[in-house]
Amino acid sequence: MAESAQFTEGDYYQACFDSKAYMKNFYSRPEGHSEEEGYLTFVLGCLSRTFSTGQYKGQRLIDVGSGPTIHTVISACEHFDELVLSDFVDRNREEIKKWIKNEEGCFDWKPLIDYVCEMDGRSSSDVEAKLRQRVKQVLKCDVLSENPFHPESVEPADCVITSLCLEAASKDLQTYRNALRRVAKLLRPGGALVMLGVLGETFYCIDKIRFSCLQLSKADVEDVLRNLDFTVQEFKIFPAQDQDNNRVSDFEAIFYLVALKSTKTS
Ligand SMILES: C[S@@+](CC[C@H](N)C(=O)[O-])C[C@H]1O[C@@H](n2cnc3c(N)ncnc32)[C@H](O)[C@@H]1O
Repeated sequence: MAESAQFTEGDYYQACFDSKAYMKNFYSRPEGHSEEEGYLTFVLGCLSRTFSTGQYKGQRLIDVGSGPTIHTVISACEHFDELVLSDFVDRNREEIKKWIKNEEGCFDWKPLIDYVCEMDGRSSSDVEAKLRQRVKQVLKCDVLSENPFHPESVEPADCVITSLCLEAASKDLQTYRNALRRVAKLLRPGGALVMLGVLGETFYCIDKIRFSCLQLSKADVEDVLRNLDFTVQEFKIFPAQDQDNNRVSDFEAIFYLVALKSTKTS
């Protein structure tokens, strides 16, 4: 694989990541992007099933690399008092804050919230209010830095979610290992990691702007988790439905996993 000097990193994200176009293209409807049919309903369904068990709950949940999005915490928000969202790009964090304050021009998450609430058997207006009330912080985050939330520090969380971030941030497998090790440190011993990612992907696009992605296999992800002493509870794979007609990315499959941090590590 071309492990390139041109892998798109922080400065490129800060300059080129179009938050509004990203939400419009990928999150306007529960089905997601028309060229990635089925991906988003798979993800929302997995999150709904995981959190509706009631097994994963606690004081604090951290989402690492949220982008401008809140969809990963719709099902979870019922079960945690405090949600911390985060991203590298200033504009992304501003979009989330705008939505929390319900400011004019903020993105409309209602179609996705309605869809999830239908699955979860909850009222969408209650969930929307709860989400806005429970997101307590939207932090600058850099998974390539030893303390990702520097200069802030956050108490260890009961659950950490990360979606499509680590493979976008990591130019090679060693960088990915280190990033996941830092994410693991944000969890309390015994806490749950919920991770969504792509297998075999080398790029994704927002409109015409291209972003790099570390090409991962299922074995790579399992190996990194094993070395960090996680116990994988579930590992689901959703294969790309129509790879030949997908011009916005080249993923072979999406994965969704839940893994528990060892109770013996800190
Ligand atoms: C493909 S988007 C995923 C956004 C969202 N989590 C989702 O599931 O749609 C990748 C995100 O990773 C963020 N990112 C890239 N490099 C990062 C880094 N070093 N630390 C933290 N986030 C980073 C980008 O700003 C972007 O929001």
